[in-house]
Amino acid sequence: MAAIELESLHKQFDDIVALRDVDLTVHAGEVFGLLGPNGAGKSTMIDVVLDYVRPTAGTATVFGLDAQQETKAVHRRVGVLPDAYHLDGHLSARNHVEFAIESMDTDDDSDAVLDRVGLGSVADRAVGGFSKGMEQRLALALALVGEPELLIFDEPSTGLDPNGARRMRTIVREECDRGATVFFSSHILGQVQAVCDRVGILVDGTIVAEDSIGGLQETVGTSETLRVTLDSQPGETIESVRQLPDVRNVSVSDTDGVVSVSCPARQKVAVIDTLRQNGASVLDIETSEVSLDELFAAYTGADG
Ligand SMILES: Nc1ncnc2c1ncn2[C@@H]1O[C@H](COP(=O)(O)OP(=O)(O)OP(=O)(O)O)[C@@H](O)[C@H]1O
Repeated sequence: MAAIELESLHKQFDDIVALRDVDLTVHAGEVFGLLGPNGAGKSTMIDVVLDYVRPTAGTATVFGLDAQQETKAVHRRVGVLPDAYHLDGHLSARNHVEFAIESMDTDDDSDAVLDRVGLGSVADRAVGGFSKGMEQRLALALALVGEPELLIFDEPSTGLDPNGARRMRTIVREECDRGATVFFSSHILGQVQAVCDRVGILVDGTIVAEDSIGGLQETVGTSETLRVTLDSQPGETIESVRQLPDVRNVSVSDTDGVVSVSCPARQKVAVIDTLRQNGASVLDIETSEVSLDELFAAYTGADG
């Protein structure tokens, strides 16, 4: 059974369409990353799944439970790290975790939960003095209480330093290893690339791609980034390279004349031949796999 199933999900706020007939399946046991630019509809999608927002049309189910009709049962099975949350500034981190343990009626150890998110040493401090990253770690801890079957994280890396982001990735993988499904939204492509089994790309309320990272790369066809070092600046030939079919993200370094191009392997020779047209010699060629950054740019129409 799917962990999350969205069918023809549509959400309109007055004249703004936040979700357009979205169909999406998140399989039980996978780590699914939802990527999209600001305003794409990511938070709205999560809010509908949790019934914080009612859809205009369509359905959302969680483990077969209707998100709108069986909300309490859904919430019992889900741990949420929301986009915005309220912490009580007078209470300590431990108080928050203990309250979550109590209200979920579980026997988690608050010290272990706080250690896991890196807040063990500040467990008894009032959270009113916490930094944004410390608050985010505490919100993550609260989502983890009770070993939920499904974890939904809205932009989980917000405010985290590199160590916090690494810890987050580790926790996501550990949760998946114990059998949980993890669904999270992010702008941080590296974060998604590092931990996700599958990715959905949401643009302007529409899922434009839903696949593994490898599958997306194949679909886009930009399987490689080519870096060509010339003995002189490319001049007008760069425009000719830009005109080649399936070639994207063409850029030239001002300092060393290195030309970067994303293109399918079959276009490599055409790119190099074009760069040689004005008599430039090629000193070096490097290739690397397309990054999710480039993939994202290709899907969202951004100019790389
Ligand atoms: N309560 C609301 N009332 C009116 N419009 C809203 C409301 N909530 C969201 N929207 C609009 O719906 C669209 C999608 O917003 P949403 O917050 O879901 O995007 P997002 O992908 O989460 O963006 P971000 O990455 O910036 O958080 C935006 O145009 C937003 O302005």
